[in-house]
Amino acid sequence: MLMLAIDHLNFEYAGHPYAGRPLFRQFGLQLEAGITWLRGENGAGKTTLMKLIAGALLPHTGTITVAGIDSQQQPLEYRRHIHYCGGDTPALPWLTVREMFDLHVALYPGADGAALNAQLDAFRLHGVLEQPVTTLSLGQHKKMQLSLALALPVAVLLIDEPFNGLDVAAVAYLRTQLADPARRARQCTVLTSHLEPDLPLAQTIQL
Ligand SMILES: Nc1ncnc2c1ncn2[C@@H]1O[C@H](COP(=O)(O)OP(=O)(O)OP(=O)(O)O)[C@@H](O)[C@H]1O
Repeated sequence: MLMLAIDHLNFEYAGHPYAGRPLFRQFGLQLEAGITWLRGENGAGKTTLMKLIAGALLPHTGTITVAGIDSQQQPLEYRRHIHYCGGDTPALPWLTVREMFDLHVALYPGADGAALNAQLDAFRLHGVLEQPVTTLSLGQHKKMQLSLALALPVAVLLIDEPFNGLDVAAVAYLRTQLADPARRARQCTVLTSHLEPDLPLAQTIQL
């Protein structure tokens, strides 16, 4: 089943014509359930494409739909079906980890506190729940983001460099979670990585 469709996407950052051409010109992509590896050299546009799909950046022209919902015509409904796990500072940096989790469970229909708790256990995050998110170490921050990413019931999950900054145990756990056949059947997971991910891939996209 088609889960994500991009048609005739045009995008460039204001004032940044890339050698006279936009970063994305008449770009198209169709993704089904399973894992997609988005690859390309530094600066190729991987993070930009993820942010466009996430609704964090707006296409100049073109359409992006998830489960048939258009990102620009139904922006709020669209965002409920998608989650972007990137390296940015959180929008509300004063929140504690627990408040960040509560906020996301409230935002996403069908989000399950028990599923999130299971991720917290697996990533051993209970000790940092009352800390402001800005006080977390790099790896703890990544684990907080991944707990949300793995627990939220979204159709499309976008993860920028999923394995960066994680300890060995967390890498092994994340690999099992992403490779889970039930997840691959119900979710379209797009991840960037400079190294070939040791995961069952449905598709590889080269930018
Ligand atoms: N906010 C911005 N304003 C202007 N240019 C930007 C902005 N963000 C990114 N760019 C430029 O857009 C291009 C694509 O950046 P992007 O971060 O999407 O690349 P990437 O493929 O994710 O790279 P990397 O592998 O280094 O993470 C780069 O040339 C970058 O300099």
